[in-house]
Amino acid sequence: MIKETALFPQQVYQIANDIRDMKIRGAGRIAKAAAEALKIAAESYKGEDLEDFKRYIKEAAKLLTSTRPTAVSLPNAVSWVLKALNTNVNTLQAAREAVINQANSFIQYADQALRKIAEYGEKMLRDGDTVLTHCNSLAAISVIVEAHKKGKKLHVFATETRPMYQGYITSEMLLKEGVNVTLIPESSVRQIIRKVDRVIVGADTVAANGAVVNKIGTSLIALAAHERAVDFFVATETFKFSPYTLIGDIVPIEFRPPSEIVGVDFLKSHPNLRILNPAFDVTPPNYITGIITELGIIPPKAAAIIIEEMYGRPVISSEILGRVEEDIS
Ligand SMILES: O=C(COP(=O)(O)O)[C@H](O)[C@H](O)COP(=O)(O)O
Repeated sequence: MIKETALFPQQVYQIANDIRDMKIRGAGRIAKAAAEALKIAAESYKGEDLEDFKRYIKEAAKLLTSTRPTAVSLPNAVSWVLKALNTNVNTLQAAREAVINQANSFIQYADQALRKIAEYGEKMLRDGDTVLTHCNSLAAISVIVEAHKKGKKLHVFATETRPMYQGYITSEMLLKEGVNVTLIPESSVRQIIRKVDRVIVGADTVAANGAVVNKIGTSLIALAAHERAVDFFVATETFKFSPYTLIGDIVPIEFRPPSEIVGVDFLKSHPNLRILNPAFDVTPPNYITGIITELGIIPPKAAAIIIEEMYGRPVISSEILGRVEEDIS
């Protein structure tokens, strides 16, 4: 549990806890929730001092970015909103309005980006294609659903995505739209890939070298696709591109609790058993056919150009990010 103080309204702590506990999950949804939380914080500020307000919003930013380390959409969304404090705001009221407007503009941008990704991405899917997807990515799903709406007959293999089974959510979402879905364990991918025409997944972070960080298991799927020359697409908003990797940061991989893998009783009865539960992995750029963004479909090697154009240098310091390398020993 994140320690609650009287500083922020309860809703802000609730959002932070929900991100940490994966009740709000998926890089795009996490980013929008963080922007929403900053907006709520700004609206509820009770003080009367501009500098104090700025400190308060930065504290809220710190709280939110501390919840999950891997998806760069979270600090990018927070940076987007914090830009409000870098503009010429001279009064508390102006600063409050600027934060609220920036948060709204991020949420609006995120919604529009998903629509654009669907539009560009559906062109990569052909009538009759069998598509494989992993985890639960709104960006990847938006592409599949758009192609389906355009009348293309698709069959989708959705991986279960252990240990948290996000593949069930994906299956439900696709079935609701009338798409044919088969749920498979991800361990069967090398067996199934011979039936697959296209792989499409989402991203938590795209690094400057075009490598993509996504749900654990993605890189094994990419390897299997590469082996059989199956096209492997990543659908992602550009706010999942990491400006930090442009200046040499490596993407921190989140390790989640052992209890997501085995029951507490099993853990108790085998105290010497060590369990590792990495939540994400890295797919190298040479396994990726194209990255479908709201700006168009780019080769992975063009990631650095997008980052430079969109962000320049990072806006918030690694101190606010609170980024700490995970101990995997
Ligand atoms: O890896 C995950 C979710 O991991 P988790 O469930 O651990 O958050 C998704 O593939 C990306 O976040 C992209 O999702 P979207 O396209 O919806 O942003």
